[in-house]
Amino acid sequence: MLFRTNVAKATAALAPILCSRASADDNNLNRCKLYLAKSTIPNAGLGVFTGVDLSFNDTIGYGDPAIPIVDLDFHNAGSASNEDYHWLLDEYNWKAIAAGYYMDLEAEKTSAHIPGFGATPNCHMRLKNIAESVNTYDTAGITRGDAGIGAFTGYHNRTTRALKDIRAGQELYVDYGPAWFLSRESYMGLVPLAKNYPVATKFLEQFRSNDALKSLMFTMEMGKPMLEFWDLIINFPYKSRSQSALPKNLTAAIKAAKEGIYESELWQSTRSLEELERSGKCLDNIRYAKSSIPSAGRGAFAARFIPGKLMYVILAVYSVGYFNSQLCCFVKEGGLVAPAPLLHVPDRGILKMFADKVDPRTGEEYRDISKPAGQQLLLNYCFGHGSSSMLLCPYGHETAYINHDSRSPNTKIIWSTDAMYHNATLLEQPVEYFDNIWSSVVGFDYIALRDIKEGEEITIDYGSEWEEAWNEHVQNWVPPEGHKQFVPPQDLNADKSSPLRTFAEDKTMYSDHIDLYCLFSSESILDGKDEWDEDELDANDHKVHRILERRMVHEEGEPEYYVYDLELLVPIEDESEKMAVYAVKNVPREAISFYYKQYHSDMFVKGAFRHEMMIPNHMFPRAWRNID
Ligand SMILES: C[S@@+](CC[C@H](N)C(=O)[O-])C[C@H]1O[C@@H](n2cnc3c(N)ncnc32)[C@H](O)[C@@H]1O
Repeated sequence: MLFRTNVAKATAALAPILCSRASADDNNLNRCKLYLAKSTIPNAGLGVFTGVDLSFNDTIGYGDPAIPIVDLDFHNAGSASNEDYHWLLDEYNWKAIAAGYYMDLEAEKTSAHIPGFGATPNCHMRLKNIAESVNTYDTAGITRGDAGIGAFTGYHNRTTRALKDIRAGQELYVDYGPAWFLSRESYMGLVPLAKNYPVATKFLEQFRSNDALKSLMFTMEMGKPMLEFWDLIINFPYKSRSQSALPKNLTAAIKAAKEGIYESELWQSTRSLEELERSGKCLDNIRYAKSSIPSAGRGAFAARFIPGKLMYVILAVYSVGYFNSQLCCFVKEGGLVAPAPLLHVPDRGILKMFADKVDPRTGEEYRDISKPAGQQLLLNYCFGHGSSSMLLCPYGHETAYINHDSRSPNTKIIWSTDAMYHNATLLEQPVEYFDNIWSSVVGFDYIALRDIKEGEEITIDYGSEWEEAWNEHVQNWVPPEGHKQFVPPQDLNADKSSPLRTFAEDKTMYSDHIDLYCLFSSESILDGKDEWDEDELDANDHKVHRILERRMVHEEGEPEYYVYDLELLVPIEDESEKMAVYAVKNVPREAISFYYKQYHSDMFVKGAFRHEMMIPNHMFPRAWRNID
């Protein structure tokens, strides 16, 4: 009797757990479409795989942010590429121009940290099957009067599309461009470039057409002599990129000889869905949108139900005498919200920024290191700890969007248990050890603290230190002068119907923060052309010096529109710093865009909030505590 009552009680206690598992399963019918798993390229670490069939031009994932990093060499008085300071992000970052929306205008020298598709997929020149678009820019409705301005990146919505039909299970590859591999030959070896594949194909064709070899190949397929022969070819001491493009083993070589290198490589770059389910990590559980938290900008939201703590229950009921019965249950951590490989920055001082001053006595420019003038925006996207110089910057898909909530967070970070992107032994090494590591070696998992419904905002607790700093920032926030009248360039760009002000009407040409640009080709300038025509829409931008005139155009049966006479600033050949003024007539509004002047975008707003997210004390390694 007692036994039965206890079982009944235990079952009642379990009911909510079992129910939540059942509903989790129901919702999980909406299954993962994108995985992080071991790359099929030998020694390439992690790779990204599609969990569903994709058609040409399908969108993959939900769009990446881009975080500008400005004048890093200047602020560190050295060169990252010469390894004057340890900057692992160089291996993963993009030139600002690739981020789009004129990020290269942000500063003298800008690069872009693009977590997600900007950092996780590998490159395969032959099998490249995805490409990223460029970012758009806006501040999710946060204005210059808001304490949140400049504390998050405005660059977002960098979407990834399929370049061809892609089968479920295939690894996704982007094109880093040949320069990336050529400059890394010393440690990456001879990675094949696009032009090496036709050479390798030709070699295989000849191989196949040679009767003796053909019969050897097809009769002895896996036989020892053939294995040794292929080994000899692959390991031939005269190395070349074309040799590297050849199949690495005999099975693949036979397949390539029969079906072509492309098909054989495609086959080798595919993992089964069962394997991805078992050993991969789902990348598309979260997607970004405007945050529900005031001043926070954008946030990450659950794209599907994510279960909380998973409980594997073993009911062991036994009795000793009359009263002893026991329920044992094994609790597993919450469901995975997202994996996040980390980029280590052993010296956080690298993110400090210093003013560029001019010595009044000598007239020479110098870097004022008496005190930092600010910190890179990237700091807000990295994790740290008060007693360490180490920063860790995640590059998972959409994880950069996860905001802070200390009262009721639904997610937390843990050190990943997956050796694929987390080498736990490195938590015992001192910070200096990381100075010589040039790839991502540690990683977090973001895991659910409770069941998370589809559409719920994902939050973690950034720590009390962060929260105190944020509250203090909000209390002391003084909005920049003129913020109420300030119209940001993206709003000016969106409004194509209002007439633009001429120089006579507005001597500031909109504001001290904004520059105007006009599409007009350099060839037209060299030809001395002074009338704008539609072909110029495909041309490059030139800075507008002044808008001289505005005229309304009436064309029969068409809506009225304005055209403008402009002065453009064009570089003088062989005089890099100097510009000439060049006049162009009849420019339509669609050819004119507004962008922030250098060092005037939102992230440069004076006093913009900067603070890293904090790694909880209990998980921060003792060996990394190098600051008192
Ligand atoms: C890792 S980013 C999170 C994504 C960011 N919201 C965005 O739009 O890109 C961290 C920054 O988000 C903002 N943020 C996060 N949680 C916040 C909160 N609870 N209140 C205000 N701002 C928050 C702060 O600017 C913080 O430095």
